[in-house]
Amino acid sequence: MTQTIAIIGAGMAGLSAAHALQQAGLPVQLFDKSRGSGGRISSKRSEIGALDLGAPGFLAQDPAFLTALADWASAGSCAAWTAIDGPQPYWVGTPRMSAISRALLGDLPTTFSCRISEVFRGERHWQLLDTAGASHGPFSHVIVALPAPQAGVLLTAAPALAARAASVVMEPVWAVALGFAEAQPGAQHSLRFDDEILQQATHDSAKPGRDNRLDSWVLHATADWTRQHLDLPKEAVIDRLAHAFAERLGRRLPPAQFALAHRWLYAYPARRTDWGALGDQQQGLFACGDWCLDGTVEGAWRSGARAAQLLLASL
Ligand SMILES: Cc1cc2nc3c(=O)[nH]c(=O)nc-3n(C[C@H](O)[C@H](O)[C@H](O)COP(=O)(O)OP(=O)(O)OC[C@H]3O[C@@H](n4cnc5c(N)ncnc54)[C@H](O)[C@@H]3O)c2cc1C
Ligand SMILES: NC(=O)C1=CN([C@@H]2O[C@H](COP(=O)(O)OP(=O)(O)OC[C@H]3O[C@@H](n4cnc5c(N)ncnc54)[C@H](OP(=O)(O)O)[C@@H]3O)[C@@H](O)[C@H]2O)CC=C1
Repeated sequence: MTQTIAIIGAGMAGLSAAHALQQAGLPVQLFDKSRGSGGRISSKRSEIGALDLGAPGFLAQDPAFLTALADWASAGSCAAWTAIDGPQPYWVGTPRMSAISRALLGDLPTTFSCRISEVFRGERHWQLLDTAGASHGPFSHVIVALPAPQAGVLLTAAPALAARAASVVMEPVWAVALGFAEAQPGAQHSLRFDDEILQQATHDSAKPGRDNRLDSWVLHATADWTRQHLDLPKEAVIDRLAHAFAERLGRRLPPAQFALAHRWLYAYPARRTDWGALGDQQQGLFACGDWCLDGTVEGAWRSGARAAQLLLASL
């Protein structure tokens, strides 16, 4: 019998799986360690407005994902950022990236601020334990939708799945948000660099639907530089990236009125895979996430949908 299905992680992959299972009429319960949904497409609330410190936007080509995007766009939760040139539209959440996750979340039952530390199977059902010592369950199935290194430790009941997750290397990225009193003249809205320190700079406050108090930019360091500076104090990271940004623009920047740094230990997988999602169908334990495909927002959504498909096929 199918009881409630536990989904650990309310990022794009977990939400996509939850949505697909709910559509199929199955009860789900999501858990996430943070205060809201989105994971790497969440947005940081700050005194100058919401800031997209993770994925600044994304491309889409999968027909099913494009259909979902069209629905979210008609509900006002995302839009193509038309100021960005390219052969395909560049999608962003509106009025912030996390709005896409909110659109997917809908009324799905979710327990936030709950970090799951153990997933174990009794005679017939699954139970979860969280870091506060509370137990959750029983569940008929569990989907683990976390970055690979965090997923691995929750997959020990299925050693083959745990080994796959453990084989994935995920790259770290330092992100820095800067807020200026005035717009930076002449800078394009999205800049990519072939550089040792800076990977990209995005004009966050210029995205559609933003209402930030300052002209804000989000800078992403390269994975190599981040790895070498993982424990640098945040103030020093801000200084180094702001300085690199000014150098790449070829001019002195006015003093930032606002700055914050955020470290992503697991920003994206070093290599793409074609796993789709992983499943131990007999036990009812599944894993999904961007690392099961190409390390993108679209890949995470497709991986979650694939995990739901594997689970449904096992019933
Ligand atoms: C700096 C940066 C730049 C990026 N740029 C792009 C880009 O340009 N284009 C693109 O397509 N993609 C980009 N990405 C990648 C994209 O954001 C991810 O591929 C996608 O969002 C991953 O979704 P996910 O659901 O697999 O994982 P996540 O979003 O990481 O979701 C996992 C969720 O699990 C929760 N969690 C973790 N551990 C636990 C636990 N023990 N218990 C409960 N909850 C837990 C987390 O809070 C999180 O909400 C970027 C990412 C970063 C960080
Ligand atoms: N992969 C990594 O290396 C890594 C992942 N992390 C996960 O990434 C996100 C973001 O982390 P953060 O520390 O910014 O989490 P928050 O809890 O601050 O924000 C997440 C969403 O929660 C909502 N939110 C924000 N502030 C509040 C609040 N005061 N009260 C209620 N809700 C809040 C907000 O969602 P909405 O915009 O309202 O929809 C945020 O988007 C997170 O999943 C981490 O677990 C972190 C570090 C490294």
